Amino acid sequence: MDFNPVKAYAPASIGNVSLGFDLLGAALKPVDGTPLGDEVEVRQAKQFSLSIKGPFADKLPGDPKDNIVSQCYDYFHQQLGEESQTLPAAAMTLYKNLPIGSGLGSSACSVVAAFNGLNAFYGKPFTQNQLLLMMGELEGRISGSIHYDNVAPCYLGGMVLMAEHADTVAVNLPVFEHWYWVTCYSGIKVSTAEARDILPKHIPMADTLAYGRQLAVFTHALHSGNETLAAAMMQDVIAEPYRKQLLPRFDEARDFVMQNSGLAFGISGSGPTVFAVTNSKASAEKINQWLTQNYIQNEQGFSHICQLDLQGSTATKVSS
Ligand SMILES: Nc1ncnc2c1ncn2[C@@H]1O[C@H](COP(=O)(O)OP(=O)(O)OP(=O)(O)O)[C@@H](O)[C@H]1O
Ligand SMILES: N[C@@H](CCO)C(=O)O
Repeated sequence: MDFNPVKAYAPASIGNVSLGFDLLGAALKPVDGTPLGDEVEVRQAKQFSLSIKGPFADKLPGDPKDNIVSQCYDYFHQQLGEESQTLPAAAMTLYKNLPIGSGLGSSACSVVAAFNGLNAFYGKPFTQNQLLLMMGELEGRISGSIHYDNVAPCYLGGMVLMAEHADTVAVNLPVFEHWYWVTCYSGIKVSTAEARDILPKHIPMADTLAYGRQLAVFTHALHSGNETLAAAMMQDVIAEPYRKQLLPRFDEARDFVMQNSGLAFGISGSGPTVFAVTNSKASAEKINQWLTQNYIQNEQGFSHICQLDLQGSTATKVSS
């Protein structure tokens, strides 16, 4: 039996979105149409192989076995159990378009594109929820703990709240589609595992109460369409106070954003990428220009005016 080749795309995402440490994430799409995400191609083959291409291919481990995409392939077949014996192997190609350790959910992009591509290639043996659990497991192997706030929005699209309940790993929230999310990667690398290590193991009572209030009120504000209330809740009391010391010019960037019609400003995932939210195109352009000139530190950095990617990961058949 022949299996059609498939190409999957998975978009960059903002983990935490400031107010929802490990529990909230959002998928991104630059307004100028630039693809900001990884792609994985899956083709029938006699035996498994992985080739790695794209601008950030040379920043990944030299041996493809150490690439998270190879581990996704092994895990996918393990989860298939005996059925795996009846299926052909696959040759996979990863197009690594996102920088590593950027805070844009780079490893999550590879994981989501790999699983979504494999599932489409093999005729969808797994449900959306089963795939999400598998994605969380593999993302956890890299970052040191299972958290879904990159893989879930990357796979499902839009703004996603983690439920982590039985057959509901994550739920989509309503969004303000007219919001702009200016997203700037400074070009330096911050390891997610290290950025988690610097956080305290216990959170003071006052911050715990603030975290719960903000997440609940933000969710209510999205459902009731109250933009001002939603934006007012976008404060990070858990990670930003500890992580911002890793990010040169962070406070200066926040001041500029908030003085130029910004609704919110924060760290994307574990950084160094930052994001600014605004509902004005003119403000988005001004902020984008400032961040490009002042927050980027080397030639690897970039800044994009984005909106939310409501589609999430796609998998389409390609010609053989
Ligand atoms: N396909 C892959 N994409 C990204 N990282 C990979 C991949 N395969 C293996 N790795 C390794 O996984 C680790 C990823 O580290 P880390 O979690 O800090 O980065 P990240 O996922 O890019 O972070 P972020 O979520 O902040 O974008 C690196 O050591 C990297 O070499
Ligand atoms: N929620 C995770 C996202 C990592 O990209 C963290 O902040 O550590």
